[in-house]
Amino acid sequence: MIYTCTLNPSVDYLVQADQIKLGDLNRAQNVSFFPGGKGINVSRVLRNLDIDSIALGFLGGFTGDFIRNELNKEGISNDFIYVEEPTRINVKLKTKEETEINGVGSYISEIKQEELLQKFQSFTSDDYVVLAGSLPASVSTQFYEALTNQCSQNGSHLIVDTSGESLKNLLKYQPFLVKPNHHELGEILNRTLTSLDEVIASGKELLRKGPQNIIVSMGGDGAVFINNSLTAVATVPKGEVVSTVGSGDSTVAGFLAEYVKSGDFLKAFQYGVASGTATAFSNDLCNKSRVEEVLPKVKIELLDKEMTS
Ligand SMILES: Nc1ncnc2c1ncn2[C@@H]1O[C@H](COP(=O)(O)OP(=O)(O)O)[C@@H](O)[C@H]1O
Ligand SMILES: O=P(O)(O)OC[C@H]1O[C@](O)(COP(=O)(O)O)[C@@H](O)[C@@H]1O
Repeated sequence: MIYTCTLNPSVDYLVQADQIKLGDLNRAQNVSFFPGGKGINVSRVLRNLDIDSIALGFLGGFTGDFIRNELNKEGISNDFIYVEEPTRINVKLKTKEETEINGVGSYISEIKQEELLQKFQSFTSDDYVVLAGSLPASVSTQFYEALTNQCSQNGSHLIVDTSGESLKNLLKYQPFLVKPNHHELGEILNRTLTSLDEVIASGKELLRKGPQNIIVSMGGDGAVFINNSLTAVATVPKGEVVSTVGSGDSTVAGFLAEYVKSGDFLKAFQYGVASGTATAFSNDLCNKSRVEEVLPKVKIELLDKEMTS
C-alpha cells in the first residue's frame, strides 16, 4: 500500500487577479479552494492516475472537515488524526507571477503525535510511505525523525519531500526517494545553484549523504534524476502555465505511480516529470489524460549509466 503523511495540511485558496496592489482594495477575477498539503496532493494525483493510497496526518476544524469531505468525494481513503485548531489556509495569488502565503499550522499535542507514530508501526517492507511538507510550529524536527526511523525499522520505502533541517536530518535513514527543488538542494548544501552542471554535481553530493534515489526538480527547466547507476535529465515542453501549485507533489505521485507498476526508474522519472508539468498547465492537479498528453513531449537524456562520482 502507498501511505501519504501530511503533518501540516492546508486548504489552498487560489486567487486569480490581473494585479494585486498592497495597501489597496483588490478584487479577484476568480477564486477556488482545494484540499492541499504535500502528501494530500500526492494522494489526489495518485487517485487521478488510478492508484490507491491512504492519506494520513492531522486535520482540524472547518477547514479539516472540508479536506476530509473532498477526499471522501474523490474516493481517497484517509485516516487522519483530529486536533482542535483548524487546519491552515494557504493563499496562492496568481497574477502575472505566483505569490504564496503559507500559514504556520495547528497546534499538535504530544499525545496526538504519539498516536500518529503508532500508526506507522504497522507498515511493512511492501509499503511506500510519502512523508511530505512542512512541520506545524508545535512539532519538532525530531518527530519527523521518529517517523522516519520507524519506517526504516519496518523496511518500508520512504519518500521524503521536505526541505531545510528536516530533510538534512532524514538523509542518514537512506530514504528510497527525496525530491528537493534546485533551491532546496542549494539550501541544504549552503550554496546557490545557477547551472545544470552545478545541480547535477550537487545532486551527486547529496546522494553520498544517504538517499537511494533523487529527483531535483527545476520548475520550467525540467528535472534531474540521480541514483547509483543512472543520471538523467528531463526537459519539459513549453505551455500555458495556469498554476504551479502542487507541481512538485505531482512529480512525486507520477514517479511512484509508474514505479510501482514497472519498477523502471527512467520510465517513472519521465512519468513523474510529465505529471508535474501537466499540473503546471492545469487549474487544479493533473489528471491522467493531461499527463499522457504531456508524456511524449518530456525528453529524457541519459547522462551516465553505472556510477559516476
Ligand atoms: N513553468 C513550468 N512549465 C512546465 N513545467 C513546470 C513548470 N513549473 C513546474 N513544472 C513541472 O513541475 C515539476 C516540479 O516543479 P518545481 O517548481 O521544481 O517543484 P516544487 O513545486 O516542489 O518547487 C518540474 O520538474 C516540471 O516538470
Ligand atoms: O507544507 P508547506 O511547505 O508549507 O507546503 C504546503 C503547500 O505546498 C503544496 O503542497 C504545494 O506544493 P508544491 O507546489 O511544492 O508541489 C500546497 O498544496 C500547500 O499549500
